[in-house]
Amino acid sequence: MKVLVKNISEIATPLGFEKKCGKSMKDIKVYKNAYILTEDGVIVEVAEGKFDESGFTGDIIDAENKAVIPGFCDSHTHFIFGGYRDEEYDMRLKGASYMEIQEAGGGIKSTVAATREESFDTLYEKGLDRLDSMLSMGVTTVEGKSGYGLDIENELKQLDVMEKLDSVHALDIVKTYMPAHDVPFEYKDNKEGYIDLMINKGIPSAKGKATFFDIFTEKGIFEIEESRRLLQAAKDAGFKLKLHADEIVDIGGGYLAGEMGAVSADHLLMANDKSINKMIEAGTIQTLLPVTAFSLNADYARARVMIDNGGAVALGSDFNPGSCHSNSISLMIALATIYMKMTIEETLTALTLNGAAAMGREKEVGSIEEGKLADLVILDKDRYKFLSYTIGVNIVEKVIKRGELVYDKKQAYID
Ligand SMILES: N=CN[C@@H](CCC(=O)O)C(=O)O
Ligand SMILES: [Zn+2]
Repeated sequence: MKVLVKNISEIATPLGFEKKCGKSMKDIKVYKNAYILTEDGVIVEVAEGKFDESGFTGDIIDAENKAVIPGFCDSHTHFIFGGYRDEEYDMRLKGASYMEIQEAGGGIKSTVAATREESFDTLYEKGLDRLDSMLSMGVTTVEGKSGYGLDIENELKQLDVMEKLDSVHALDIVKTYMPAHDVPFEYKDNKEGYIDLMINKGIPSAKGKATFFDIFTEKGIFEIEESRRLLQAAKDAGFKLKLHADEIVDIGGGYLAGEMGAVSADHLLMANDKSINKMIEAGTIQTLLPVTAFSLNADYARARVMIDNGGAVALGSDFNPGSCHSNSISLMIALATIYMKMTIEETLTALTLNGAAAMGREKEVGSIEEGKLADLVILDKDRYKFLSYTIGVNIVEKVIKRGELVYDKKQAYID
C-alpha cells in the first residue's frame, strides 16, 4: 500500500542510521516544497517538487503547505504508574526537597505502594490515555520503564502492561526493566538482600521481556559499587544498559555508565568533566531531561559542554508521577533551547535520531529518509523553527505512524 504525503512546505530532518555526535548534531537536511512517498509503512522517496500523481492509486495525505519533521522519539519515561503525588508536589512548591520527601518514605516508595495496588487492567487503561496524550504531541516511539513494582511480580506486571499496550497502540514502546529504581520498604534494612534478589531472581525473570536494564545510581539509593554489580549481572543476562546518573549528587554515575558501555546515561545535572569525557569516549548517549530540572528547580545539565566536546545528546521527557509530572514536548524544547543553549537543529536531532539511538531504534526511526519507517509529524506551521519560536505551545497538527494517519488535531474539535 502506497501513501503520498504532498504539499509539504518544508521537511526538516537529521539524516543517517547512527546517532549524531558533537557538531554533526546541528546538520539538519531541509527540503523545500517537497513530498514523501511511503510503501507498506516505510519511506521510499523524499524529494523536492511535485510528485506525478497520474496513475497513482495509493492514499494521499495533504500537508496543506505545512512543515514535516520525524516523529519524536522520547527515550526516557516512567509512564506506567499507579496513583498520583500532587500533595508531594505541593510540598515541594512550599520548600521541601525531592530527596527530603523520598527519605521521609514518600517519593518513589509511595508510587510503588499505589502501583502494587492497581490491577493490570487499570494500569493498562491509564497507559492508553497517556500514550494518546504523547501521540498528540508528536511522539511516535517511546521508552517506558518498570520500577514501581520493586518485587518480582509487580515489576513484571508493569512490563506486561507495556507489552499489551505496544500491541494495540500506534506508538511503539521500548521496554526497560528497572527493579533498581529504589530499595523497597520490605528491604529497607537489607539492601544487599534486595540486590541479591534482583541478581538471582529478578533479572532472570525479566529476560526477553525488556530490551534495557536501568538503575537509579544516586547517593543513598544505589551507590557506585552496588550499581556496578547489578549492571554487570544485567549485561551478562543480555540487557542493554541505561543509568539514572548524577541527578542530585555527583557520585560519578556518568563515569560508571561509560565504563560499563551503557547505551545512555540520563539526567546528568551534576555530571563532572571527567564523567562527561568518559561517556563521550565510550559512545554513551547523554540523555538530558530538562523538564525534570525545571520541576525540581535544579541546575540544567551542561548540554553545551557535552556537544562541544563531541558527545551525542538526546532529550527525553522523564514523564513520571514525582519528579516530572509532564510529558510536554513543547516545554522540553523551550527549556533545551533557552536554558541549555541548544540550537533548534540540535534539539530536533536530540529528540529524533539521537532519541531513537538511545532506544536502540536508530536503524528504523528518527529521520525522514528512504528505508526508515514513515513516522512523521505535520506541524500546524510552515517552518520547523516555529518549534522553538512558539514557546511552550504544542504545534503538532497531524501524526503519521508507519504511513498511516493516526492523529489529527482538527478532528479533536467539534465544529
Ligand atoms: N530519579 C529517579 N527516577 C525518576 C523519578 C521517579 C519518581 O519520582 O517517581 C526520575 O527519573 O526523575
Ligand atoms: Zn527517570
